This record gives sequence, structure tokens and C-alpha cells, in this order.
Amino acid sequence: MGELSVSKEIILGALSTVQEPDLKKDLVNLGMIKDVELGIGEVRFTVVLTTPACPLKEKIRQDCEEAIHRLVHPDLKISINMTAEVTSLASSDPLIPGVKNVIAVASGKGGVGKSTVTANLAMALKQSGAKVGILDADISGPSIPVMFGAEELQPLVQEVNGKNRIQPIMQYGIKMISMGFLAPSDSPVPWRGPMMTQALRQFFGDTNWDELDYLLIDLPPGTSDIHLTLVQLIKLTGAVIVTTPQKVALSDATKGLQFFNQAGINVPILGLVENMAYFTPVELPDNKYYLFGKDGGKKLAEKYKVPFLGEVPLIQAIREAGDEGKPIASTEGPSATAFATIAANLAQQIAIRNASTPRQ
Ligand SMILES: Nc1ncnc2c1ncn2[C@@H]1O[C@H](COP(=O)(O)OP(=O)(O)OP(=O)(O)O)[C@@H](O)[C@H]1O
Repeated sequence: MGELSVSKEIILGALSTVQEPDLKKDLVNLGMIKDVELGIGEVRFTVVLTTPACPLKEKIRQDCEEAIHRLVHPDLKISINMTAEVTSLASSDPLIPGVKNVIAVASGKGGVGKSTVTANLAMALKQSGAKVGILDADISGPSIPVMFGAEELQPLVQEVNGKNRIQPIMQYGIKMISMGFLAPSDSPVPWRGPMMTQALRQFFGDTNWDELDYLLIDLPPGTSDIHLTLVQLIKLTGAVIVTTPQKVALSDATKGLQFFNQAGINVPILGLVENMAYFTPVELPDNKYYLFGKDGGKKLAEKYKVPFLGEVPLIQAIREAGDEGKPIASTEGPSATAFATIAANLAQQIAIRNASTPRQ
């Protein structure tokens, strides 16, 4: 390598030509470059991404290397430490000060796999390195405890700073609380509106969530009192709608979209997930059978101009994993990959949303 005179300013100058592809601003201006250090013929620095699940991680790394090699010196050795700090909408919500993003997972129709998608998205986000929690508010059928093998567990109440706090259950590194922990599934007592509201309030305000990057809320199907209470109680980062490609499911999903979009509620739709997009039998893994029609979710997303986060196949192993209390995203294989892709797309949409909304 020839005579080389490099300063931190020169490096930052080169990196200020690299754009964050989603946020459409340069990395230096976004404050994403940290700890630039120079050695002989070498530069080291840290790139702080907006989520550990960033699908553009490799592209950003390559763009940094390319800019420095092109603008500073082609032989400079570059060591980049890729880290992440999840962004948030407001500086903090007084009810849950340590929680950065609250995401509602909703569906129009029941049984479309909303809880399965919630459980596996949480798992995939956790595996990317994020701190994740689930609040199961689906009183019509609280399935999160079953899907995480936690149906026999009971959250403890502990005194913290003189106040009683519910300790969430921790399974697979995910903190969770569920209506199912309060009311046994065979309980004959129906939940009344005020009880649900009270429970939801406690799940936020009296639960020791500590610090979380993403708190996913598994909502009951349709739209209910719980939906209204939720949007009044907490500033949501946004909502995810789960649907199958079937006509009735799509028409109900539209109602879900409209609920969050309506004036006075104004919760942004972070995206749509198409579950049971096609059936793949175990013995013919390359065959796809479009039992409920093709691309229904994708087309609905296009029609309402909301992001399409991805599709999940109808696979026996997904159901079995749910029943066994071990979400499929915690294993390896095509289903886990599908959920990892959807989780990365969701994390990306959250980062875009947070960057486009002024902090309060
Ligand atoms: N992609 C899939 N492949 C196979 N089985 C699935 C898939 N998605 C969901 N299931 C199964 O379908 C059933 C319903 O799923 P789930 O409980 O997640 O739906 P839901 O929309 O949350 O229902 P609810 O109406 O109770 O809110 C479960 O037995 C689940 O294991």
C-alpha cells in the first residue's frame, strides 16, 4: 500500500456517501457510525443498525466497504462491527417506560393462525438478538401459553419498590403474560368488558416488563372492547394483520385494516401476513397446493397500500410444534426461514415508521 494519510474525518466523509436504503439518509447523519479507530493501513468502526433483524445488514456492510475502498484507498483493511439499537416512537410511555415498541397482532376472522404467527414472530425476533415480550390478550382462546409449553405455569407477584408487580413468565427467552394465566381455559365464568379492561391495564402497568425492544399483543379475532381499550391505553407503534388467502378471511381482514385506520384511532398498519398461503405435504416438499386461493393476502396488501410482510405455508409441523409448546421458529427449516423473513420485514417497517415520526 502506498503512502496513506487517513483521518477520521476522511473516513466519515466516505461513509456519509452511504445511504440507509430504507431511511433514505446517510449513515453518518443518522448517527449510525460509532467508534471510528485508525491503525496502520487499517480502519475499524461500528455500524449501529435500527434493529438486529435488519434484512439489509449485509448490503449496508458492503456499501461501507465499497465507499471507503473507492473514496479513501482500495487497499485499506476494514473491520466493521455491526450492532443494533432498536428505535422507538415516543421516548417512553409512562405505563411501560422500558418498552420501545408495542405491536398489535390482529385478524378479522378467527382461526387464521394469528397466535401461531405472533408466537413465531416473537421467536424469530428473539433469535435475531432482540428483547421480546408477548401480551396474550386473546380472551376468546388464549393459546400463547400452550404454544410455549407454559400452560402449567403461573406468573408470580413480587414487591418491587413497595409496589406489587406481576413477573412475566419467561419461555425461550421471551417474556409473556396471558389472559390464560388468570382464567383457566375450562372456567365457566365469562369475561365481562370491565374485567377485560382491568386485566389489560394490569398487564401493562403492573407487569415487570423491564426493557423490551418489541412487545407483541395477540388480540382476539375481529374487533372488540379489547381493541378499543388497547388503542386508548397505549401508543402503539402499529398493527400487523394476519389473514389466509380465503375470501371470507380477506373480507374480515379488511374490517381489521379499517378499524386501525379509522379517524380517532389512526394506528398505522405495519403490514399484512398471509398464513396458510399454500399447503406443502411432508413427502412432497417442493409441491405447493393453493387450497384457499393464490396471493389473496398479497393482493389485499396492494389494494390498501400496506406492506406485505410475507407468507407462511400450511404445514403439519407448524401445527404440531404449536401443540407441543415449541414454536417452529425455534428450530431450523423452511418454516423457520419463512418466519425469520417476516420478522425481518416487520422490524424494518417498525424502523421506517419510527424514523418518519417525530419523537414526542
Ligand atoms: N401455517 C400453519 N400450518 C399449519 N397449522 C397452522 C398454521 N397456522 C396455524 N395453524 C394451526 O391452526 C390452528 C389455529 O391457529 P391459531 O390458534 O394460531 O389461530 P388464531 O387465529 O390465533 O385463532 P383464534 O381464533 O383463537 O384467535 C392451530 O391449531 C394452529 O396450530
